[in-house]
Amino acid sequence: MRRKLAAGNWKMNGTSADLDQVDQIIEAHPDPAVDILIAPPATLISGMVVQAASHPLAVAGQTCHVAENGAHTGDISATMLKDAGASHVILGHSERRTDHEESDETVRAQARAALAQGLKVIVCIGETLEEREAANTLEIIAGQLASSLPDVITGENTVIAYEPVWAIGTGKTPTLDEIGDVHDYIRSRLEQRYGSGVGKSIRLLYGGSVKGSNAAEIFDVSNVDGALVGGASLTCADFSPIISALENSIQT
Ligand SMILES: O=C(CO)COP(=O)(O)O
Repeated sequence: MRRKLAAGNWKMNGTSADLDQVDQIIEAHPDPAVDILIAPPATLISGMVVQAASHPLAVAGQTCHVAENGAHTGDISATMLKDAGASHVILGHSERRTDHEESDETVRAQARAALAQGLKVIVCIGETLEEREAANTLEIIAGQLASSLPDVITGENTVIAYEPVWAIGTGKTPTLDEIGDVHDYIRSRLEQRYGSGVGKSIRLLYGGSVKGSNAAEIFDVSNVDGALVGGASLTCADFSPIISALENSIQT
């Protein structure tokens, strides 16, 4: 049985004043029935780790360099994330792929670097609007899965987030059937490549305009094991109802 995961990606948002939101989340969910994770900007990782020291809330980086250290001004390595107390790192987010021209091959190298440091990876994939309109979604997903993932992964150390690029921050989401089709497809590709045991154990998150009002129906979709939430993860008022919806989804 895959444990559900509510993950928040703060992107380039948040200063130390916003750590108060994490206190509120911890207070609202003292003994969560699902995993909770927040990926704050790198400047807040160690503060958030200290804050969540006696709570299962996991803290993640938002990217990492492929190298362990070196002359890469402005970058952060998996070793540094680990040292700061992060347990996970998000890789291949479409904003990284666009803003920093990260390719599938880069994402795979980053994943190898992160896994080598004992970090767990959340690898993001997803089609653009043009690709969906051209009915190429599954082909794009297959290509990204094939090229972004290392050859050796487990359900313990890897999570996949399906984030249609056109659904990120737009208020638009695919239909529930469309989400289900892609998640079922990802599951079948993973089983094919890694074998049924590993393939079935990898958690699949949906991301893109998830909010309190649509979370429950999305969490009902087959092979959706949680969400990667952007804007609605920034405050406890918005994120807590999503966490609760995920907790409720395992009771129904
Ligand atoms: O990109 C996302 C999470 O990584 C989704 O962002 P929004 O929830 O703001 O659409």
